[in-house]
Amino acid sequence: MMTLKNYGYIETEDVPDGLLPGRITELRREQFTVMTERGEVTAVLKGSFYYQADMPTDFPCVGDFVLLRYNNIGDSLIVKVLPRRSKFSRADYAGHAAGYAKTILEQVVATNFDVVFILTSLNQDFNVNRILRYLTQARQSGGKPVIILTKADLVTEDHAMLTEVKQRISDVPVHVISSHTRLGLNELDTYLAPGQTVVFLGMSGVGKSSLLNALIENDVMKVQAIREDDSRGRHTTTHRQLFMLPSGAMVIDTPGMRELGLFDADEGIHASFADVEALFAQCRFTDCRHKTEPGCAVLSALADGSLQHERWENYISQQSENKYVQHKTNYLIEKRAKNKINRIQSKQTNKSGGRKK
Ligand SMILES: Nc1nc2c(ncn2[C@@H]2O[C@H](COP(=O)(O)OP(=O)(O)OP(=O)(O)O)[C@@H](O)[C@H]2O)c(=O)[nH]1
Ligand SMILES: [Zn+2]
Repeated sequence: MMTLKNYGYIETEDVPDGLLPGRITELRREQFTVMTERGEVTAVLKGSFYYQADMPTDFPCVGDFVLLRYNNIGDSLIVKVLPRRSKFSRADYAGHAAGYAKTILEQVVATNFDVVFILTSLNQDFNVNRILRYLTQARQSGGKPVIILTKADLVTEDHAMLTEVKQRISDVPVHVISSHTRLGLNELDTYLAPGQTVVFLGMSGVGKSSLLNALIENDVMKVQAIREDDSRGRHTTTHRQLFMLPSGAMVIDTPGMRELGLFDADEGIHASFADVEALFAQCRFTDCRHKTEPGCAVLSALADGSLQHERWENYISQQSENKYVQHKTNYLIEKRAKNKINRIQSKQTNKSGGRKK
């Protein structure tokens, strides 16, 4: 019999009578597919989600463990989302360009994964700063990051790039693979134990679908031929999904994962740039802006080369993007809180016969 433990379920609280735990494997519009011990069921959200949820983060997404009211003739009802052990969110600019959006919502796109594969292709656009940026997000998410350098069959010499990655990122495992020749795929087995969940981070065209295919060993997703002009693959996923691999591990591949922007990455930035932030304590002034101030530890580290300019700029740009997003989010949270107070007040007013006390 199928047990939900195979899907990574860890029972952390008693399941009330009449409810069934499950894991969301797919989300299309408002329809969920949920794996349960009674098999795969379709489900919708209990109505109260729509009026009680204050933030879109309260809504379940692919990877979530939920409690269902089971229905064997129609849609089951999702009544509760269980606590998440990891998550990826993207900043949802509500259809606007980042600079013009008035509000930014945090949208959760994948949850409860154990490992984050950060993919970069060896043949083009190789960029360690981008890997660092993804690393910040991965550390923030609660998953364990692993760096995967793809398309090894297309390069004759991968040593220089591998060395650069290992030099600049010493505390994260790095693997060189080819999904086409299957080079290095066996090395990934250690991350693919039964019940483990993996997510893929990486730019369009780096070979996420190809790796997933190679791991699934059959064509679950159609990998489209590479476009000649810009050597990028076309987006091949159309809806969110959690895949079970033959090994018993799972991969979450959602469209949201592909357009991930930094979201509230404070902790991840601290973890990635602890050495940089340690300098701040050594500046003469506590409010040092590290620009022109005398006695600035950052400026002197830049001058004597102990802090690389590139790393400092990387820190600044990750910080400013994160600050921008946070600012907009705080604005939104305050606004929602006010609306809620207004709602409560108007309810009270209605109860007391329409007149304010
Ligand atoms: N030579 C070679 N080509 C690869 C390898 N992996 C992927 N490709 C090619 O790279 C292109 C893009 O691969 P995809 O797997 O679609 O990339 P993706 O990251 O899923 O792309 P998006 O769906 O746009 O996010 C395709 O033409 C693949 O055939 C590899 O190991 N070797
Ligand atoms: Zn300073």
